[in-house]
Amino acid sequence: MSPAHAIEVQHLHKHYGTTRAVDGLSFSVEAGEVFALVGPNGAGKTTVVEILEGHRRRTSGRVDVLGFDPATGGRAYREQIGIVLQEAGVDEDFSPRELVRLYRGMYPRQLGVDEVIELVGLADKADAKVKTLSGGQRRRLDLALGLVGDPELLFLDEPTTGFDPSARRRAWELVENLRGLGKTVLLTTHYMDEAEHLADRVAVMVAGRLVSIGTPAELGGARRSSSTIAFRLPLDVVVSQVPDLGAALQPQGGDWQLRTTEPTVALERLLGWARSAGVEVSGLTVERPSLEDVYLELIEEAGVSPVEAHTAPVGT
Ligand SMILES: Nc1ncnc2c1ncn2[C@@H]1O[C@H](COP(=O)(O)OP(=O)(O)OP(=O)(O)O)[C@@H](O)[C@H]1O
Repeated sequence: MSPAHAIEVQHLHKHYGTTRAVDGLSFSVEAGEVFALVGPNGAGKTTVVEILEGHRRRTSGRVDVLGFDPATGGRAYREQIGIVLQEAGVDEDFSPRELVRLYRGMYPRQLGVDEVIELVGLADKADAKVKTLSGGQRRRLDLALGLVGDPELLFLDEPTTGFDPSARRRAWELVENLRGLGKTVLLTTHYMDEAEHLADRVAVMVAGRLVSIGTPAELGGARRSSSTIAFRLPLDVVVSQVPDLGAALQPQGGDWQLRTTEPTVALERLLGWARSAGVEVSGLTVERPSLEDVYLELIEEAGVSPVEAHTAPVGT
């Protein structure tokens, strides 16, 4: 019997003294869903994930993961989940094949050693000592160790931090493969393009609370964030000649740019004016807000400056 939700969290609190690291969090994750938890440093993501993994005790609230309370689920629970930490810390004198075999012995349900090594793209390093692997190859080994027990639910903590672009793409393909296998994935990441690419839904956490949750498109749509319109005009055109496009214009030489929540209106006015005035508009582009734009807007509203967002802890 599988539970309706893979993860269900209700009114979760975790306090460290006067610090409310998690401050009344409620959300659920469907079975088979890839779910991303994002937020600035110190938002409480690790605390939530560790409570879900059964590695940290909650102060209060209800948590159900795969039908278990992680705090009391013990070994039976841990056998159902896979955990991929940022730094797993394995014995460097072993090879990936040896380590995968070793970890595999701890689980009742298992994937094949070669199958896992193949899945993470480590076949050509399977027998090399871990100390000779690159950073990206080590992360793939971490992933292999999280997968070998054939978990229903996989926790991925910043899975591509420090990866080069092609390794990132491969890691993304791997997560997509896991989705194809029907696994549930809870992912934390600081890369909004990663959340946008991989996640069915994204939860944005700031200072222990959820400030938004939804599909990447829903987060963008709900915000009415600004699109950016860019175009080129002949060098002799000055601002006073251009009609009101409903937003401030920022010309730089012949390059013009504006940000607006009503791109259609601005485009109609711009092109209508250009046609009647006989002015050539070239290099026209309209960019919708990325998840990163929406994220920065959300956390700024929640009181974190965009500069702090990636680098400094949130005050309590
Ligand atoms: N063991 C602890 N004792 C006291 N305070 C803690 C402890 N662990 C975390 N905190 C505090 O709880 C808050 C949330 O921390 P947490 O590590 O969960 O954030 P995070 O969102 O994972 O951050 P990051 O993106 O930097 O990993 C922070 O204010 C942190 O200082």
